[in-house]
Amino acid sequence: DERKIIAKAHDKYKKARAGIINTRHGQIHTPAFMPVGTKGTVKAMLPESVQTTGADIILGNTYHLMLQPGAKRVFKLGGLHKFMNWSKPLLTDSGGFQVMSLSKLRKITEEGVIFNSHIDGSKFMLSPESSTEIQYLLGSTITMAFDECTPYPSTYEQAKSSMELTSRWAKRSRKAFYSRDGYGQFGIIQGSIYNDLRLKSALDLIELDFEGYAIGGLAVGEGQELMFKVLDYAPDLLPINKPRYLMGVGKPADIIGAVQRGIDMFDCVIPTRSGRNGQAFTKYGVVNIRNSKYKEDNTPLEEDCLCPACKNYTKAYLHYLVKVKEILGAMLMTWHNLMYFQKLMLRIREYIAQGKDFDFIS
Ligand SMILES: CNc1nc2cc3c(cc2[nH]1)N=C(N)NC3
Ligand SMILES: [Zn+2]
Repeated sequence: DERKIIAKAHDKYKKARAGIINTRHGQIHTPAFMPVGTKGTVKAMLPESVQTTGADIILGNTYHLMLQPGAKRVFKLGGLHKFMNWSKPLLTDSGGFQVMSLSKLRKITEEGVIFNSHIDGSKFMLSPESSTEIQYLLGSTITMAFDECTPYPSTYEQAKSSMELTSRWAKRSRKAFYSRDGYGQFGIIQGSIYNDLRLKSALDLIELDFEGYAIGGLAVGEGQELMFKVLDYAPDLLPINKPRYLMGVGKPADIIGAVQRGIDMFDCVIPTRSGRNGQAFTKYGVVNIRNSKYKEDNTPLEEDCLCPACKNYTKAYLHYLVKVKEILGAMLMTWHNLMYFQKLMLRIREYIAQGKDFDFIS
């Protein structure tokens, strides 16, 4: 009957939650989407423009910033907030994932990862201690533990030894963390797609009492189905009263599915990178603005969107800018996509607060 069906719907959403994380640099409304600002800038955006999209927090990368301009230099210049003129919360990834995906020639030892810079080949070492110190020098609001991001696919044995290394590194990261009011450090659980390894990883990290927990090792090519299979149980292994962060995710449908499974925080390069490549997220679906059907389309991407691209320009103009590779094209497309992702998060937060279903695929 009516009552049972509603109960069914709510049952599907019972893990979704909305909340506020209070930090030294301001509040984070969750579920939250973090625009990626890898090298101390959200590409093609002024920080004040990022702020107008509704973002409460952005992400930076230890790996890139330690190579250029260097963490000590950023510290001497007043820290990353001052350097990039962003006064709200900053989360920095710890570098392990980026070393494996970007650097040339690297060696993983118990101590840490030795690698050559992808810029000039010079030699560096990242360890739980050095990564944690770099993030302190940058002035991160939320510091990520130094983990080993287990590649996908991995055998059970590979995933087990990788997860155990991540647990030992998490302990050293936690010991190296200089805890201050309003700042926090998140542990990152690994274990690939093996539920017993995910459980062991969670138990090891819960002992270290982090301020929040990330689920690592997903969005690494496993596909949405397998990712959701892990997310059907992994968030529940983590403390219910602490933030849960799904690293590197994702498309709107991925975000919606992950929120329904109890995830609070997201980061992804999709809105910025695809914006620069001419893809606009709209309620009508993804618009590839380079398509010739837009060259005389005098309508905005979305008539009710408040971003500058939609308020002041047409698809024809955006089509032209992107085709001729004008910088303004990257700026307007990025701005629109970031606005779209923040509007999605706002609607999700509102629906959760009202106890309503939010299965809309934006
Ligand atoms: C884009 N996908 C993605 N999966 C990730 C997984 C991790 C990460 C970054 C990611 N990005 N950073 C870590 N420190 N560990 C796990
Ligand atoms: Zn717009």
